[in-house]
Amino acid sequence: MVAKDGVYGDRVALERFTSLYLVSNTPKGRGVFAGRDIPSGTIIDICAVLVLDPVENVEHIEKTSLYHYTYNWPMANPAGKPTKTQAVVFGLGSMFNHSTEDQNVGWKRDLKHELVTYSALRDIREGEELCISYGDHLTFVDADAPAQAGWTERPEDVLAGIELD
Ligand SMILES: C[S@@+](CC[C@H](N)C(=O)[O-])C[C@H]1O[C@@H](n2cnc3c(N)ncnc32)[C@H](O)[C@@H]1O
Repeated sequence: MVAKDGVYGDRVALERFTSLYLVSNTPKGRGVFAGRDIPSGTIIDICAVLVLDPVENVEHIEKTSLYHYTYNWPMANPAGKPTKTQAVVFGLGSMFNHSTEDQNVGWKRDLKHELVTYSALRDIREGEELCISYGDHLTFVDADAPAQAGWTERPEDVLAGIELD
C-alpha cells in the first residue's frame, strides 16, 4: 500500500527529536533525558494513543498499573454529550516524568487523529531530564518535592489527572 494525497490522504507527519536517552535508575524510575541541546519549540515526539472504552477503563484498566500511564481523554458519549475516558499513549509519551516547578516539555492532544504532540517549552540543555506536568493531583510522592508531613494518596487522581489546558 502507498499512502499519497487522495489515497489514505488524512496523513499526519510524524516527528521525533533524535538525540534522547532513557535512564532507568532515576528517583522517579525511568526517565527521558536530552542527548544534546534542544531549542525551545522543538517537537520532541508525536505519539499515537489508544483511547480506552470508558467502561473497560473503569472495570479493568483503573485496577492495573497501566492506569498510572494513562492520560485524561475527552470524548463524546453515545448521546453526543462530552465525557471523559483515559488513553494509553504509545512511545515516549508514557516515559516522561512529572515536574511541578520545572516542566520543560508541553503536550497537546489531537483528538481527531488520536495523537499527542510533545514540544520543548524552553531551551533544554544536554543532560537535562525532559519533564511534563501531570497536574495538581499526584498519586505518588514527588521526588523533587521536600518531604511533606501528612501526604495522602488519592487513587482517583493519577497521571490521568494531567491537565492540558
Ligand atoms: C508515566 S510513568 C513515567 C515513567 C516511569 N518513571 C517509569 O519508570 O515507567 C508515571 C510514573 O512515574 C513516576 N513518577 C513520575 N514523575 C515523578 C515524580 N516527580 N516523582 C516521583 N515519581 C514520579 C510515578 O511512579 C508515576 O506513577
